[in-house]
Amino acid sequence: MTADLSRWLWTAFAVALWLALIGLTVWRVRAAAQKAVEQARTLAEAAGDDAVLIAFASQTGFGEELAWMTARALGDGGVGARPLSFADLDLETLKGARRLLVIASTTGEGDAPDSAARFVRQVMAADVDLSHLSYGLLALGDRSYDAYCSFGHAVGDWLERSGAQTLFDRVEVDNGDAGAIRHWQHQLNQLTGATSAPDWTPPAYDRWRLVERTLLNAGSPGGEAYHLAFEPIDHAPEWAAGDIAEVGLPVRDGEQPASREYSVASLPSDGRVEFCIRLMTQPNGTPGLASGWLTQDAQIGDEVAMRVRANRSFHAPPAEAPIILIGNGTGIAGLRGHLKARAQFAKTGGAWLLFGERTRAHDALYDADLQAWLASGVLTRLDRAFSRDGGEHRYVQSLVAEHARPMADWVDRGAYVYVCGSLEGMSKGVHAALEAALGEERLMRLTDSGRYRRDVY
Ligand SMILES: Cc1cc2nc3c(=O)[nH]c(=O)nc-3n(C[C@H](O)[C@H](O)[C@H](O)COP(=O)(O)O)c2cc1C
Repeated sequence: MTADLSRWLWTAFAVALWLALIGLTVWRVRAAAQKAVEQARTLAEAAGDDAVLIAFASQTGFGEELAWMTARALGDGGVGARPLSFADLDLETLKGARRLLVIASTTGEGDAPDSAARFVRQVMAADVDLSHLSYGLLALGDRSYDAYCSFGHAVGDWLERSGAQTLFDRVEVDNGDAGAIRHWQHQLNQLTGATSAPDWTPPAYDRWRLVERTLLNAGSPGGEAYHLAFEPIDHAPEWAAGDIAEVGLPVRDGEQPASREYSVASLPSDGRVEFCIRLMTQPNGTPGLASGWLTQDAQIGDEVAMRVRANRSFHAPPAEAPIILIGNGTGIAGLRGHLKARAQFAKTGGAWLLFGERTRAHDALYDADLQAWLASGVLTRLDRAFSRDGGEHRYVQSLVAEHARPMADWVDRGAYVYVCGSLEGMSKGVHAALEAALGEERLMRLTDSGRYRRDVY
C-alpha cells in the first residue's frame, strides 16, 4: 500500500467514525425526548376523566421535575394525574378539571416564569368562575428575594377569587427545602389515601472527579472566571444543551450548605461536565462558599457530588431554525453548550452570538472555540461588547440596540432568542433592548411561542 493510499484510508476511517459518533449522539438525544413524550402520553391516557390536573410553571426545571414526581406519586397511589405546563393551560382545561395541583416557581423579581406569561395576561386577568374546582398549591421560591414565592401566591389568590376551594394549606418551598417537599408529599398521600408511601428521597448525586481547572481571564479587572471539567466516576449520564448541574457542597461547620446550580457548558459526547464559574466574594471579603470551594479549595482529582438535571425551558430549538444567543460573563457557559450542540449538525439555520464582558484583552472567554466555530460556519455572526476598553461603556444590551435591524430580520426568519447570564447586570437591559428592537407585542408573541428563552441568575 502506498503512503498516500494508507493516509487516505485512515482519513476516511476517521471521518466515518466521526459521522457515526454524531449519528449516535443525535439518536440518543431524540430517544430521550421521545421517551419523555411517551411517558407523558401514557400518564395522560391512564388518567381518565377524574384525573388530577397538575399545572406547573417552572423557569429552570425544578418545578417541572416536582410535577412529574407528583404525578408518579399520585399514580402509585391509584389516582390518575395529568401534568401540564402553564404554557399549554387554558380556561377550558381548568373548567374541565375537578381537582388541580399547582406547582409554581417565581423568577426575576417576583415574576412568573416565561412559560406562564400568556396565562397571566390572558386567563388570570379575567374574572372567571372556578367554584367547581378544588386545588392544592406548591409555591417554589427563595427567601433571599424580596418577593418570596410571589407568583405562586398570585396564582393562589386568583384561584381563591375565582371561587376555587383549597384541598389543603399552601406549601412554600424555600430554596428546595426538603422538609417542605416532604410536607407536600404527605398532602398527596392524603389525596390518594396512601399511608406507607416512602418519602421522596433527595435526588441522588453521582460521583464525579474534578479533572481540569483553568483560569480564563488572568489580568481582568473583574472577578476571576474559571473553566472547570469533571469526569463521571460510576456512569455517564445523558443530558442536553441548556441543562443545569446541581453540585453538593461539603459540610461546613457541622452544617450542610444548600446545593448550587451551574449551567453546563459541554455535552455528553465530551465525556465530561464543564462549567464556567466566577469566584464570588462575600461582603466581608472572603470567597463565596461554593465558588470559593470549586475554584480554590477543591484539588484536581477530588471527588465531587453532582447531578445533571433537565432544564427543558432552555433546551435547543430545531437545528434548522436560526438561533440568536445573548449573554454576558459566565453566562457564556449555557450558550457554549448550544453552540457545541449545533456543531453536531451538518446544516443548521445559523447562529449569532452577542456577548458582553469587560476587556477584549483578558475577558474574551472561550475565544478559541468561538473563532473555530466562526471558521467552520457553526457560528454565523459574532458581536462582542467590552465595557472597560475605554470610551463609552458598551454592554451586550448596547449590541442588541445597535443591531436592531438585523435582529428583527433574523426573528422574521424564525430565529429563537436565548439569553444566559446575570439577571441584574444584563437580562433586564437585554429585555428592554429587545422590546425596543422588535416591539413589545412581537417579543410577547415570541415568549408565548417559546422562541424567547432565558436562563438567568
Ligand atoms: C433569576 C432568579 C430569580 C428568582 N427570583 C425569585 C423571586 O423573586 N422570589 C422568589 O421567591 N424566588 C425567586 N427565585 C428562586 C426560584 O423561585 C427557586 O430557585 C425555584 O426553586 C426555581 O424553580 P424552577 O426551577 O421551577 O424555576 C429566583 C431564582 C432565579 C434563578
